[in-house]
Amino acid sequence: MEIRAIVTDIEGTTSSIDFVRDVLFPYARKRLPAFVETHGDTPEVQHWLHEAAKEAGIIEASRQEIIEMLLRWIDEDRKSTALKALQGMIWKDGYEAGDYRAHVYPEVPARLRAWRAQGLKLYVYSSGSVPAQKLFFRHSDAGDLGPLFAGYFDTQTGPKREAASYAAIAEAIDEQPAHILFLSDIVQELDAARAAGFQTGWLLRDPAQASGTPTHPAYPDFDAITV
Ligand SMILES: CSCCC(=O)C(=O)COP(=O)(O)O
Ligand SMILES: [Mg+2]
Repeated sequence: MEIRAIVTDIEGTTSSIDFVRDVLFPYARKRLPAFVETHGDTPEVQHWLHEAAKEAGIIEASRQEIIEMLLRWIDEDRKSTALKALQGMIWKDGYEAGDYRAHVYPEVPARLRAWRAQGLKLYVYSSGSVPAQKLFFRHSDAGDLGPLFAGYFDTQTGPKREAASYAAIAEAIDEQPAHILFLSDIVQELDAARAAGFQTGWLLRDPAQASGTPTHPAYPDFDAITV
C-alpha cells in the first residue's frame, strides 16, 4: 500500500532516549520550582497547574504541594499533558540560551529530506507538548528541521497507546490510515496505530531490545525504511 504521510515519534525514534532523560528532564526538574513561583500567576501556567491538580484528583493543594507532585511525575516519566506543557515552557529558555541542542540520530535529517523530496508529508506525534516538539526540531544538533514537518500532535489529541488518537490524526491530516506510516520505538504505540489502520515501523535502535519475532516491521535506523 502506497505511503503518503509519515508520522514519527521523537524519543527513541528520531532521537535518543538518553538526551531526553539526561539533559531535558534534569533541566526542567532543576528549574520547575522557580518557574512555577515566578510564572504561576500567568493564565497559561495557572491553567496547566490546575489541569495537573485535576489529573491527580486533588481539589485543594498548596503551590508547594503541586510543585512536589510535578517533580515526582518528572522522576516517573509520567506522560501527563499538563506536565509536558510546563516542561516545554521551561525548555524554551534552555534552547534559546544555547544550553543544549536537541539530539537527532545522524541519518534522520537526510532521510526526512529524502521523504519530503519524494512528496511525502511528515508529521510528529510525541508525548512532548506541540510547542516543545517545535522547539526540539528548530534547535536540533543538525540545524533547523522545523520546515520539514507539516504538523505536530501531542497527547491533547489523545494518549499514544489508544487507537482513537491515531484515527483523530488521520482525520486531522485528511489522509486514509492505510496510507500513513507511524514510526515508534514503543510496541504498544505501534499496536494502537495498527488498530487504527496505520502501517507501522518499529525503530529498534538497540538490537539488544529485540527478543523473539518482531510483531511490527522492525528497523535499526531510518535508512533501513523503504517507502
Ligand atoms: C518534545 S521532546 C520531549 C520529549 C518528551 O517529553 C517525551 O515524553 C517524549 O516522548 P515520546 O512520545 O516522543 O516518546
Ligand atoms: Mg518514543
